[in-house]
Amino acid sequence: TTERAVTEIVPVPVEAKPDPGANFRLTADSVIRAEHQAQDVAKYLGGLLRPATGFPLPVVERHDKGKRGITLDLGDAGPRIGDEGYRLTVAKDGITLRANTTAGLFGGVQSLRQLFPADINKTTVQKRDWTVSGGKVLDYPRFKQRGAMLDVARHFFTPDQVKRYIDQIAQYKINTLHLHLTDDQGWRIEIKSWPKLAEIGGKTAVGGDPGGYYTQEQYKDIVKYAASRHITVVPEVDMPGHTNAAQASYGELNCDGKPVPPRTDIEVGYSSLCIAKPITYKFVEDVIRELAAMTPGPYLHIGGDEAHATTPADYKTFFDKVTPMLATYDKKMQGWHNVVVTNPPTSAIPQYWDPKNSNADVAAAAARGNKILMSPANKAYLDMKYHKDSPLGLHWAGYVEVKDSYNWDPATYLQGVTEKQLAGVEAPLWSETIRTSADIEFMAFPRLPGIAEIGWSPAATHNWDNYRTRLAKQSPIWTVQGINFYRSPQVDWK
Ligand SMILES: CC1=[NH+][C@H]2[C@@H](O1)O[C@H](CO)[C@@H](O)[C@@H]2O
Repeated sequence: TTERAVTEIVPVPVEAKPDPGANFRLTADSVIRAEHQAQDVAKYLGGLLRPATGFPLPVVERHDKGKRGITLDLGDAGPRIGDEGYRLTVAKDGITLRANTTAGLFGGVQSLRQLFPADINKTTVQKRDWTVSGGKVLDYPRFKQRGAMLDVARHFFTPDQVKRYIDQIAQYKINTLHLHLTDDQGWRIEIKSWPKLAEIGGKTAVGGDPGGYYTQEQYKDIVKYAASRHITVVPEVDMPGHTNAAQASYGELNCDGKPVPPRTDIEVGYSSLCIAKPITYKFVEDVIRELAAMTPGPYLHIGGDEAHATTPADYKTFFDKVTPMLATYDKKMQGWHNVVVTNPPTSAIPQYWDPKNSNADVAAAAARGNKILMSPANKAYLDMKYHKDSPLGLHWAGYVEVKDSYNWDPATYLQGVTEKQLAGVEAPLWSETIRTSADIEFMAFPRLPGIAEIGWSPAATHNWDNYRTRLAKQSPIWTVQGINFYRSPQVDWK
């Protein structure tokens, strides 16, 4: 038998029919067959399979009917498949993956790689059989937006650490990476018209840990890498609160004209841009203009959370001036759900984070046509401790074990917000207590795959007993990949 059958893929597919009699053996003379537009996915697939097999796995033209192997077909996958779905057939005489887009092919490759033994993830040649589980899969996502957020402000993570996380979340068909670039404790993105933001605002981190920031070149490289994994970056500059790093960098951004001291503690809600000063809006527009210019994705996230040091009237004044700036630079707005009081355009996506499951303002925004992105802290926050003795994380929203994080439905979580009014789901990882890739992995695995399944798989498939068995079978992959996952007692790990 094989390690994982087509019915055991995470996220679980819409339709999967195993056929053990149809297992496929990849061999030294297997090829990857792809038409021109699918070459990038074919090369990516080859890159995944060559190290552990040692097979050449040449990428050949579509019409080259010669040798057996893996065929990637683009187009004619049918309307059900949409623009992210795929059809996968593993048979004795070959593997065929068909999708309407390269994003669909890429998602199908993530499913296919789970049908290989976990050893396929090794980086040195393994002398063994490479048998792929036989069967048929038809699959497509429930929600359009399936995200992971990384807070690079409280603690800074290098481009390589971000790319490692990108590769890990791509395995579970996550298609959005929200980078929380600025906060009280750090400004992490170079803005050429305001150089001290990164130079001074990027100096430190929570607890006095080393700071850092992305040059515009490094940021563009991260965006490009994410795009190669079919992941869109949504950058966040959090305003008008959570702005101490900016206000420590430029005195003129403070109402009294004096820079504030840098902050390395983890308090929230004490900072606010100076709403009355015109220079505040020059600053905001310069930041939005430069960020928009290096962000190909359609959204910029403007924050808007915990503006306790901004009066409600000033909060509205701020957004009245700033929201139109996004449209000026051809971007749509994302913001923490607090922004709904400013009546943003219906193209704006409020991100729900409060652990309460009723919020009339958010339901009203949904009724006006805003699509809500669901990140309730007591379900989707990956920085919540698993239990009271967890070494990392916070617990203001409670303790969130693997089952808590899986057992909820975004379509029924918030009163007055139904499935059609959702943009999707996102799992934020705030980094007050997170410093290394191992820390990221301990909090994100195994909960991130659960959020990814909630975002991708049909609601009807949602079942903890079934999921926990499939989750257990993912762990050999994580072990080979060196992912430092939390061995929750709720799962019988393999
Ligand atoms: C949207 C939001 N604002 C707060 C809140 O979530 O909790 C996070 C920690 O869980 C914290 O880091 C963040 O600044």
